[in-house]
Amino acid sequence: MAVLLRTTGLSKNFRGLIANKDIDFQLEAGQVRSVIGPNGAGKTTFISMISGHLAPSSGKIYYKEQDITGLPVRKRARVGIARKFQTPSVFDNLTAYENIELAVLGTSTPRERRENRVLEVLDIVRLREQRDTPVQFLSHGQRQWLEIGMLLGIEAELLLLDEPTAGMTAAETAATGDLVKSLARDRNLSIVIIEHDINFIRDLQAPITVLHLGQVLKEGSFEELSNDPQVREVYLGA
Ligand SMILES: Nc1ncnc2c1ncn2[C@@H]1O[C@H](COP(=O)(O)OP(=O)(O)OP(=O)(O)O)[C@@H](O)[C@H]1O
Repeated sequence: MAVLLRTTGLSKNFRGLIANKDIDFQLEAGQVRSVIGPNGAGKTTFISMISGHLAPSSGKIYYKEQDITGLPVRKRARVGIARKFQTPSVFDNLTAYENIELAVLGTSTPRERRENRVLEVLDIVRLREQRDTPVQFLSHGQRQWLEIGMLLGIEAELLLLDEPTAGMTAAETAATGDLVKSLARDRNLSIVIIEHDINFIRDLQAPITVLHLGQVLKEGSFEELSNDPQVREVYLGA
């Protein structure tokens, strides 16, 4: 499989504090990767450098083997990298349809195909029934899915999701796991997902990168890592 995203020696210091140190990371097209680690491990910092919201202190970021280290956020979105923050940034007084339509309007989708594309995205994120519902009346989980839909609407290929299941019910969390898996499997999208919910991570069955003190402590499957003494010590509290 083709390597989509690669970082080499990625580091970030905040006035002497080492938030990320020498992170070598690689993700293939159609792959999901969970990034876990204790509070302050550097997960958000890492994602922020990939999305372009933070400039690295040193190191490189390659997307489809192009050096994008210095590319601003907007241009990264144009090459296919999009990020979902913890708080959904959807438009409350617009309907689910109108929100997705706004995302699709920013792409080169021809006018006559726009409606179909919006409906397709609403289907993918399971919000077709809510198409005419103003977003303020959607549940917390539905708002999160709508924002994932916005990323699909702008034709993102690499989705960076920061704690997408925070505040969700158990049923919403399970549905989010199914959605993430299907986006990778059926649409060849690549997804980096930061999560604290260890049951969600287990059920996702994706390779995991464990960050600790800004560095990659280990990478592996849930089964491998949950039996790893170092990981258990720093993260699982065993
Ligand atoms: N803008 C900033 N200025 C100064 N220090 C920062 C900044 N952003 C993050 N840090 C520090 O960098 C370290 C890594 O933070 P980061 O938010 O990346 O960790 P995290 O793993 O995402 O944590 P959490 O799970 O709590 O969200 C922390 O010590 C944090 O206090």
